[in-house]
Amino acid sequence: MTIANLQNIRRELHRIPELGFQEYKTQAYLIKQINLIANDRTLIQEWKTGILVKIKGTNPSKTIGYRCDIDGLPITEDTGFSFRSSHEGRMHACGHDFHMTIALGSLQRIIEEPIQDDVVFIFQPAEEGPGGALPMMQSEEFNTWRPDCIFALHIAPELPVGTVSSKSGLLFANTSELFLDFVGKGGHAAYPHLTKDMSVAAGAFISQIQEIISRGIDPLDSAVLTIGKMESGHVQNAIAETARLEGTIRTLRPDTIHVVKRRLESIIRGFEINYDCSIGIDYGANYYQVYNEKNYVDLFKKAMKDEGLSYHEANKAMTGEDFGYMLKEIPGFMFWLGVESPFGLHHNKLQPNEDALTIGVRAVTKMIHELSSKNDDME
Ligand SMILES: CC(=O)N[C@@H](CCC[C@H](N)C(=O)O)C(=O)O
Repeated sequence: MTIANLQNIRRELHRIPELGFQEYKTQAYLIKQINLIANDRTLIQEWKTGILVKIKGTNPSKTIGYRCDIDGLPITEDTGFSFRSSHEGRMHACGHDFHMTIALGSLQRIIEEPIQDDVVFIFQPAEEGPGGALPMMQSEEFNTWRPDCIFALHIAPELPVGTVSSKSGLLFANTSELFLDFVGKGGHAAYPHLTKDMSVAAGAFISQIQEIISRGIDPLDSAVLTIGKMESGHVQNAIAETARLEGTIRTLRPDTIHVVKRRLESIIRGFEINYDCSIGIDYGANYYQVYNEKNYVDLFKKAMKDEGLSYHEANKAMTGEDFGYMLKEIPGFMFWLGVESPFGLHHNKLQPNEDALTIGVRAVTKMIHELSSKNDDME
């Protein structure tokens, strides 16, 4: 795949972002591209809106897995790109268009120059939610070609093009989505005493729950509680009967997420009494931490140096990734790829530099070669 092709593919994918498990156009597009480069050593399986592609090795003793995510976000794009999203209210604001393009480019390289071991490329749906990794891993399709080791990348807007970054141990946090539905009693804005105002309750609730982090969590541990969306009421002169808060919980330790949830639930009980309302809670999708195996990160560091790329030691981050579920069972690692954007992940102006596409293909292909030439047992 030439550089121009990579750029075209990225732009075509950028135009059609779809939410988790609705990636129908994306899947069809990927299958079309995969069929263009497939040969008689290439096998393809579909799983829901995802795809698994296996390239048979010349003398395999193991299967190397490479995973990318394929879904977009419910964000309205504001980049002004000529190739901006054609799907209203949807955007590839987390770089999954880059992730897919780099996977396709690397897939082509491995098809053209087969290696000793089998390689499985995993195009996984629903990373942003509700989580595709866990159900995909439980599928027959995945287990037929279950990899012995696995890795993945994520774009990093704050890093320059030409750099990659990772660390051994914890890279990404444990996460849980959070959806809260407040139900009180509406009425005329001039008669608040006859109502149960859910705008007031939800506003107070947002302030109160911040104390869970500052007073409920060991300062040497770390947790985040973010409410990213708040909705209540219908009109300026009526009391809001309902309110909905949507957010996310992030913790460094797997157990701490349960501490946050228990404290949230006790605050909810108090609010139900104080505000004479009911509050429904739904934790949505929960992701396990991304924990990198040291041996794989060490090998990656060396491989990237040999490839002439600049390696930065990463800090752990409170981002989440359902790839953590794959790493929980299969040894491997995840790394950041520098794409130098003035706007960050999940921003409606995210502008990753397309020069990073070829860097990504080089990094992934080099690592696959490196894994194939290593001992079968890296533990
Ligand atoms: C890399 C990244 O940005 N991942 C997402 C994962 C979303 C998890 C889930 N929807 C949640 O919000 O808890 C992230 O927001 O970190």
